[in-house]
Amino acid sequence: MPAANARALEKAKSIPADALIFDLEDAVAPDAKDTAREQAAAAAASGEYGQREVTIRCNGLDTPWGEADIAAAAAAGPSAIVIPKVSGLDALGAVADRLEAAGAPDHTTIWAMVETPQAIFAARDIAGFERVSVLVMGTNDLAKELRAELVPGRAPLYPHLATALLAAREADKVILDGVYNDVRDPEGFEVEARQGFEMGFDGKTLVHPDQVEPANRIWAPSEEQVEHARKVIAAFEEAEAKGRGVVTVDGRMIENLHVDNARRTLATADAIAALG
Ligand SMILES: CC(C)(COP(=O)(O)OP(=O)(O)OC[C@H]1O[C@@H](n2cnc3c(N)ncnc32)[C@H](O)[C@@H]1OP(=O)(O)O)[C@@H](O)C(=O)NCCC(=O)NCCSC(=O)C[C@H](O)C(=O)O
Ligand SMILES: [Mg+2]
Repeated sequence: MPAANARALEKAKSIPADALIFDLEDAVAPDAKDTAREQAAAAAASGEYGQREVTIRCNGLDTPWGEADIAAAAAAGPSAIVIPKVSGLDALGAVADRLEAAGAPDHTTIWAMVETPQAIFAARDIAGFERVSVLVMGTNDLAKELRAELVPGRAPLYPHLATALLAAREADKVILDGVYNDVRDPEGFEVEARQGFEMGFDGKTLVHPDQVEPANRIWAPSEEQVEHARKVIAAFEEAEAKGRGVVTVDGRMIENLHVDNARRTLATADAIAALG
């Protein structure tokens, strides 16, 4: 949400999102950058956002605002600072140096936006950078850079989404899908969010409160999925006790890798339940 928008910062305290990004970059006009920085830092330091992870998206270090943004964000100590248009290791090193120099707490990680051709080619380096905890797809900028169209199904972006996913999984990092711009098109949002879920993204970045409920629903395991996961684990454990490594549940083959998936489903459901 634009950090210049005090109403949105207030409203975020009651939005059931897992994480919040207070934006200082593209959603904030040049004249409002200073106000946005002050409001974002105050909000991040306020402790008023409950269990939501609070992050601040800073302007790049190649802009007139980047240095001041990172210094203010580091002092506020959010969960992460989000860095737009990351090009590779040099850019991340420069940000990490500033965070250290400003005395940012260790818990403040970097969320790296993957939204340029350079970032796609450097995806493995970016995902492997120690302080990076999350990759965030910037599909608007990526489409702009590629001169691609943002079309239903996202065929022009699909290979690049998949490349970034591979890099995130190799490095065991979280990766979030890009935003859906048409805030008055719930059906289109649902289709795109489901595509991101099926591809393996860990979540989706959102631009409007109305997008939160469908995203939470799509990423949360359903009751049937939780029930099935329990069944898979129980059946496999029973089979293992009899010295077997494979079993069928509802006619489908189950091996230990499926049990890993089932355990992840239960862990996700437990984590959601713990949010209350
Ligand atoms: C897209 C919007 C400009 C639409 O605004 P608006 O028409 O005013 O929305 P509504 O009237 O439907 O709003 C209803 C209420 O919800 C609040 N609201 C709206 N959006 C947000 C939000 N993002 N966070 C919190 N609260 C929000 C309104 O204040 C209304 O509240 P109330 O007064 O109680 O009725 C607007 O939604 C918006 O600005 N969205 C975020 C834009 C943004 O942050 N852009 C940057 C991120 S996108 C990105 O990063 C792209 C990436 O880099 C890439 O390259 O792809
Ligand atoms: Mg962008």
